[in-house]
Formats: sequence, structure tokens, C-alpha cells
Amino acid sequence: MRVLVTGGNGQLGRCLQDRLKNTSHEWQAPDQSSLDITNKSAISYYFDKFQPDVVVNAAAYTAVDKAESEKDIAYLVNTVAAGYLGSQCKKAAIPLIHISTDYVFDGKMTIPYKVGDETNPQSVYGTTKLAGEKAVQTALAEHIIIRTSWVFSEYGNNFVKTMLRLANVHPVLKVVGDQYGCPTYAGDLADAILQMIIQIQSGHKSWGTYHYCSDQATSWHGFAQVIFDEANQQGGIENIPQIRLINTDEYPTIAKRPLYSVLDCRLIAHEWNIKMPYWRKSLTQVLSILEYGNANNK
Ligand SMILES: NC(=O)C1=CN([C@@H]2O[C@H](COP(=O)(O)OP(=O)(O)OC[C@H]3O[C@@H](n4cnc5c(N)ncnc54)[C@H](OP(=O)(O)O)[C@@H]3O)[C@@H](O)[C@H]2O)C=CC1
Ligand SMILES: Cc1cn([C@H]2C[C@H](O)[C@@H](COP(=O)(O)OP(=O)(O)O[C@H]3O[C@@H](C)C(=O)[C@@H](O)[C@H]3O)O2)c(=O)[nH]c1=O
Repeated sequence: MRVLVTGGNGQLGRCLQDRLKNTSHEWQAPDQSSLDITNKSAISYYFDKFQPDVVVNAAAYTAVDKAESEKDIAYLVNTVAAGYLGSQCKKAAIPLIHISTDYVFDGKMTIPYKVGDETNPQSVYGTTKLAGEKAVQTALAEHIIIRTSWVFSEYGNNFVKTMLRLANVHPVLKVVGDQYGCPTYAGDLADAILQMIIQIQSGHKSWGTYHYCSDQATSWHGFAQVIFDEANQQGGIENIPQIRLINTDEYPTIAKRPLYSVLDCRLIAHEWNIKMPYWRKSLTQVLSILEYGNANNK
């Protein structure tokens, strides 16, 4: 398969590249400067040049708070450009694998969200991502939309690296304990996507929307505790902060986050035979790659 990954410099983009290197697929993963997905003619040119058999859209505007004041750019990247990719895939008669988010939900449920549950995003980021899903659905039937959550990795910006960085400067970290979700390692998501591509190659066609996140829900506070427990066990962290549990109203943010965004992943497990790994195991690997306090150096 000739695999095109957009957003090649992001967490998912880089994890996909690490894995694609060990496959027989031909692939390209341009970063934003090599393929800006908001540029329709650049997409068309790239398709003509590379002739992909499948596209994974790992590009997105992911700065949740900043999106509140940069609505236009968030909409352009997360919605309009997703539609451009969908239309170009339709024209080339190839499938598009597009990534979306748990932030399409309002967080009022108390049991894991199923794919068909009502969406009601509370932020500009969530709203533009939901509209991106609709743009992809409208553009082509041959799509897979994967909603995931709380993505971390050794690359880019994420909660794990933020916690490790803050630990170097603050002896006490206040972290919200009333927002629940499932951390997901970008490398595990990349593995799942590559498994799906192999199945697409052999004719599997279960197009539609799916949920994929790692096993076991926690709060951001719970996640932070495990990050430092694991880093401490690995013996490399100099300053172990005290993690103080707070509520959402004690940590005001520009964008509203869902209080509960645990995703029910049974559909992807059933249709694509994908297993959900436990995020703590993947976190251990990521921490060993980061070498703890050097989190900022990547
Ligand atoms: N991070 C998370 O916690 C979660 C992410 N998701 C979704 O998963 C997907 C992957 O996220 P993740 O890897 O974490 O995101 P990142 O923010 O790490 O990566 C996104 C990449 O998209 C690139 N990008 C932004 N605008 C454009 C553009 N116009 N053209 C081309 N590339 C562009 C960015 O480029 P540059 O490097 O130049 O900024 C960046 O490299 C996204 O769809 C996201 O919405 C879903 C749930 C949770
Ligand atoms: C840094 C920090 C954050 N928090 C809170 C703020 C927020 O409610 C929560 C998460 O913070 P962040 O801003 O790091 O994470 P956030 O950007 O909200 O992460 C989201 O990113 C997008 C892209 C997604 O799609 C989501 O699935 C989710 O992963 O933790 C604290 O309580 N204490 C802290 O020291």
C-alpha cells in the first residue's frame, strides 16, 4: 500500500512513521511545511505526485484553549481541510482514515460513550472536530473516523511531558480530579491504524465511525499520580512533586472540557479485531524513552 500521512510532525504522525519504517508499505508523512492541508491545490498536487492508496489524516489544530480565540484557523484546519482531504480521496477512489476526539461529547454521561451517543461539544476545538467528522462523512463513504482521547507520546506536546516539565519548577502540582477519560498512547493508536490498513488491503470494508482509547479510565489527577509513580520507579526523576487533587472550578481554563469522556471501544474491537492496551504499560515505555527529566529535549 502507498500510505499518505498528513501532519507528519505531530504525535500520531511521528508514531506512525516509526512503525511504517518497519513495514513493506511505501509511505510519505509530510509535515505542515511540505503539505498544508488547508491548501486544496497543494493536496491535489501531492496526490498526483505520490498516488496514495490510503490517507491517514493526523493533522489537526489541537491547542484546545488557544482555539477559543483562533476559531477561524481551528475551523479551517479541523473542518474545511478535513473536507478537502475527503473530496480528494473520493476523486482518487481511495479511503480516508480521519482522527477525531472525545471532546465532541459534553461529558454529562456516567457510562462510556458509544459511537452513536449524542454529541454536544463544549469548546471551539470540539466543535470544529465534530464538523470535520461531518465534512469527511459528506465527502466520501469510504472513510474511517477514529475518535480517541488524552493522547500522549514521547513526541510533541502532551500532558505527560507537561507534568514532567512542571515538576522541575513546582514542588506542588494542583491537578483536576473530577474530569474522567482514558489516556491513549499515540503509538498504540498508530499500531491500530496500521492493523486496519492491512485489513483494508485484504478487502475489509467496515467504513464508519469508531472509538479507540486505551483501557481503564482515570482522572487527570489519577493520570498525574501514575506518571510520577512510574517515573519514580524507573529511578530517574529528581523532583517528585506533591500532586494535590482539585476540582475543575479551581483550575479555570479558557475552553470548557467534558467532565466525563470515557469512550466505549467495543465496536472497533468487534469490527476490526483491535485490542485496547492498558495505557500504564505504554506510559512506562514512553517514560523510559523520555529519560524522565529530559522531557523537554525531544
Ligand atoms: N492530542 C490529543 O490529546 C488528542 C488528539 N486527538 C486527535 O488526534 C489527531 C492527532 O493528534 P496529535 O498527533 O496529538 O496532534 P499534534 O498537535 O501532536 O499534531 C498535529 C499536527 O498537525 C499539524 N498541522 C496543523 N495544521 C496543519 C495544516 N494546516 N496542514 C498540515 N498539518 C497541520 C501540526 O503541525 P505543526 O507541528 O507544524 O504544528 C502538527 O504536527 C488529531 O486529529 C487530534 O485532533 C484526539 C484526541 C486527543
Ligand atoms: C497542566 C495542568 C492541567 N490541568 C488540567 C487542565 C485540564 O482540565 C486537564 C488537561 O489539561 P491539558 O490542557 O494538558 O489537556 P487538553 O489540551 O485538554 O487535552 C485534550 O487535548 C485535545 C487535543 C483532545 O482531543 C483531548 O482528548 C485531550 O487530550 O488538566 C490541571 O489540573 N493542572 C495542571 O497543572
